[in-house]
Amino acid sequence: MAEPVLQISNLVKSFGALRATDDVTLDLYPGEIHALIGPNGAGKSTLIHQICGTHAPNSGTIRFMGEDITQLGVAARARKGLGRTFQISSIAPEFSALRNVMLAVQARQGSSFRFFKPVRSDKSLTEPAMAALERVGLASRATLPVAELSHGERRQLEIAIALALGSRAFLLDEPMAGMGPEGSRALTSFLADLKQEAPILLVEHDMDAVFALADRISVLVYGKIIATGSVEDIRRDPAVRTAYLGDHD
Ligand SMILES: Nc1ncnc2c1ncn2[C@@H]1O[C@H](COP(=O)(O)OP(=O)(O)OP(=O)(O)O)[C@@H](O)[C@H]1O
Repeated sequence: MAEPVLQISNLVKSFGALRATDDVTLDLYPGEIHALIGPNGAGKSTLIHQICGTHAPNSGTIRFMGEDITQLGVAARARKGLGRTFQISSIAPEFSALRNVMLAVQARQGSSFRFFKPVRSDKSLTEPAMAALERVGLASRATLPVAELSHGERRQLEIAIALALGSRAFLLDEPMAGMGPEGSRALTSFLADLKQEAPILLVEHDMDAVFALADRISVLVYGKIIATGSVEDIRRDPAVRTAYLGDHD
């Protein structure tokens, strides 16, 4: 079996007396979508924060492509290709979609030696940026200011940015939130395709999307993983049905 791209072992994060992450062990293999589900307050966001480096765990390790990254900061992890998307704040709404992706390409290349070149005319930036926009189906919208893009298109743009940054794994935090049925359907089919590019750890409340997309599901309740398995395993698991799934089936 291939090595996991992301390997989380015995992670603990406490806020005062509350163990928001309680000895979590979880991995992500090449080519898969691993969905993380659980009730409100279960600790999903806290876990994602620790993986991308915005929260430091109290104990446990996070390995990415074989390397222990537990002590690395957010930027160092991003440079290694651990891509958190759907942080709308990382997009500059006054810039065009293309310009936003070009900035990501530039960040990946390291910008210091480009100071004298106008960004817009630099083919080494425009070509990979357009390729990423094409990959997510946004090429025809490239020159529009981001403020004019729809909600769904902004999410596509974020994935284009993550691709341009060279992400080797995606952390997607509720990508379906606020999307209409058509947008969710389009994003579902896109993510099914994207996982071949880089595996996806998906936090999502939309159970239709999770059941349609996930290769494996882990269920988090009160900071603990109570089950990990295929869609069918999870649907059938009595503890999961009691703790969480009861009304989703
Ligand atoms: N910075 C913090 N300080 C103190 N407690 C926190 C902090 N962040 C989260 N918590 C607590 O940790 C627990 C887990 O919260 P978290 O946001 O990770 O859950 P979640 O599964 O992402 O919830 P949701 O599905 O509602 O987004 C909750 O009880 C929450 O109140």
